[in-house]
Amino acid sequence: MKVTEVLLRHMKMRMKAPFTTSFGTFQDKEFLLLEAKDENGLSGWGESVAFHSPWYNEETLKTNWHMLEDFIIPDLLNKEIRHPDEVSEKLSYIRKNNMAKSAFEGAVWDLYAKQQGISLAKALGGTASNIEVGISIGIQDTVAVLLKLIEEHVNEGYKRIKVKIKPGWDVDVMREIRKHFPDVQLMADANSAYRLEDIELLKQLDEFDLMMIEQPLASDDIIDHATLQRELKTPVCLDESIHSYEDARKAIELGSCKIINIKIGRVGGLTESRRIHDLCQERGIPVWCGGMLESGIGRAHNIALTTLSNFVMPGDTAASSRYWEKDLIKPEVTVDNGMIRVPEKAGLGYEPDLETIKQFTVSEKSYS
Ligand SMILES: O=C(O)CCC(=O)C1=CC=C[C@@H](O)[C@@H]1C(=O)O
Ligand SMILES: [Mg+2]
Repeated sequence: MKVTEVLLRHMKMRMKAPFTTSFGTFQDKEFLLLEAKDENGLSGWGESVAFHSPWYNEETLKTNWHMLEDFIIPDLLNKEIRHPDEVSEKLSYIRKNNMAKSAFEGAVWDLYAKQQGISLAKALGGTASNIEVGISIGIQDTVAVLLKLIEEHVNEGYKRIKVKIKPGWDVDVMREIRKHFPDVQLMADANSAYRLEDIELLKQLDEFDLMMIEQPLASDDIIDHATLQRELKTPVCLDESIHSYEDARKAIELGSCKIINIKIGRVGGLTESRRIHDLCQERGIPVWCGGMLESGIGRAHNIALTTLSNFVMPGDTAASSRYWEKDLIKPEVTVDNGMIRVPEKAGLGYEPDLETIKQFTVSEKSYS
């Protein structure tokens, strides 16, 4: 196949509520959409999950635009691509910049699946027809507000609750949650807010029977996490530390975690996500799909990936309506009793809603 035109769109969408983590709060989500067209006018869609500011990792919307415009698009436009797996191979000379690579690669995967007339899930080798999902709740002003939100989401049927923690908003908060929701599948995400010296505090979390603690220590660490995992009963899950198959292999060999959160953008695309998935399956490490507050396009990619057989824990991919007044796809992603039905139509299985996309487009540029 050949991509003969690429459309890059800078999007800005307001979330229904601000999202707060250990590193800050935001409500306006700015991101890139990438549409890749082939010679027959078919379009594949990808989303860059890089945020406006470099607080989750070093990538931003602008660095992604630069990488795409100056390297990735010129490298791949009008070139023969035999299979989407070739995209990451061809881009492997570019160090990191995984979210930028992933935006292009995701669009090529969607295009490929459409050309084959099969769903993206099937193109990836996924088999599940329904996937279990959980919800991720940011840091709130008060514990009472948090408890109320948890109650709402438990009543909606979400299969697990993830809450963000940071120093000063951790052990006491988890204790309160457990008191009110003794049986809910519960986990905490620290987004690297702690250091190994906090080990005694982190050990106190063992008391709450958490499914896992996500990324407690530095975003570039796998050594201290191994030390911590040896001391904790609670499984450690790595998010920010894993950018590739090789990172995953090393973390598993060191014993740095017992679970891995796979985010497609963070690891450079669906091909690398599947390689990490397969490795984890071989090594007995369960995985789940992390969210980046995506629009429907990125959400659809997450859903397809989650159909692979070692995605045995509920992911972060909640319903469109949890984030947006109006999402960019038709139909929107809906969650029924904590489950998403995987679409069977070709490609992503959701139609990009061009009118709504236009409404939230700040600027766009075409490359051909
Ligand atoms: O609902 C989602 O899409 C997941 C939200 C979420 O937990 C995260 C989004 C973005 C950055 C992080 O704070 C984070 C995570 O670390 O998993
Ligand atoms: Mg995380």
